[in-house]
Amino acid sequence: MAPGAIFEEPNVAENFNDHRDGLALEATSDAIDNVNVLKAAVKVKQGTATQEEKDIYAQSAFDSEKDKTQFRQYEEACDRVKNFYREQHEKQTVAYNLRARNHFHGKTRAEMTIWEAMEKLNTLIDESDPDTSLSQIDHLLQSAEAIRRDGKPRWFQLVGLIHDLGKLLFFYDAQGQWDVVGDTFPVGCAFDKRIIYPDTFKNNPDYNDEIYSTEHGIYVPGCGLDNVMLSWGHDEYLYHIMKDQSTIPDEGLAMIRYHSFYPWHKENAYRWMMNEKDHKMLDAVRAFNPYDLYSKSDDIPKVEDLKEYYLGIIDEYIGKDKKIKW
Ligand SMILES: O[C@H]1[C@H](O)[C@@H](O)[C@H](O)[C@@H](O)[C@H]1O
Ligand SMILES: [Fe+2]
Ligand SMILES: [Fe+2]
Repeated sequence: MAPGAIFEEPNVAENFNDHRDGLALEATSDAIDNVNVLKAAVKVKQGTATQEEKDIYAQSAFDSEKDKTQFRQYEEACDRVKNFYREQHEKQTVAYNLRARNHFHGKTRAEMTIWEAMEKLNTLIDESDPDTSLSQIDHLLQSAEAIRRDGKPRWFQLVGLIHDLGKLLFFYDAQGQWDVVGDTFPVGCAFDKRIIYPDTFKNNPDYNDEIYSTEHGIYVPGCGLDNVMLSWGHDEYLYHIMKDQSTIPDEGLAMIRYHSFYPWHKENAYRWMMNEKDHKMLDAVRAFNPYDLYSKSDDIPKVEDLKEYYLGIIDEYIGKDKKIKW
């Protein structure tokens, strides 16, 4: 989908075109009036679109509500988290990433609806996360509910609901949790100091590689994040699936693909990679982040009370009964 397409109103535009064609044939004053009404309608719709844009980027309720210093305290984190990142930082190499992508494109792992996937994922407890030991369905609903409370668009709520579903990988091709969860970072160029636990890359075979250890490595400045290999895991996996099997707008797809890329969206690292599109997408990813992170201390949602509502949203952009090819 073209960037910005979410804000277009195809039905209004189509009606307008029908009328314009009619007008060319008849050119009655009635037709002219109708066209003017339609033109006004198009304007109002565009006004609504701008409002939607404001809604996406307006501050979240969390901005004043939460003590943010309580989250992502990696220095104080338990050994489970530290060991997780040591392993991940040693094993995410260019060679592994090429293999993982090949694998991914080579087959379908399962066929399930979105809701079935949420239920399946529920047994996974994320070893990389210092902030929650809740099940994944609780985390997904907490994120979606926070987005909904703030009155954000329905596709944004959907992104909250599904953003971590890529962790399903754990039950299929994964070698452990290290290639599924945790923050992400580019491979193929030097590991930035702003990645958490930056010293744990020393035993990664790419760390001393002649090319991969240089600042830009295999990339050129301005190449755009779409052309960068981010460490393989749940973001990248779900992005590819939703890009092909949903109508989620580009901003939503970027939220899915980059939500774990904290070195970029939080620490401002790797800015040299960005192209014009990435600047727009960065705003969207940043708008999403508080809902992912700070909803972790909210009340635990009641799954059964919320199911109907979210099935309605899933249906709009994906299909509630559609068996997704995972
Ligand atoms: O531990 C968390 C968790 O795995 C999240 O799903 C991921 O998006 C975050 O980046 C990571 O810090
Ligand atoms: Fe995540
Ligand atoms: Fe999350």
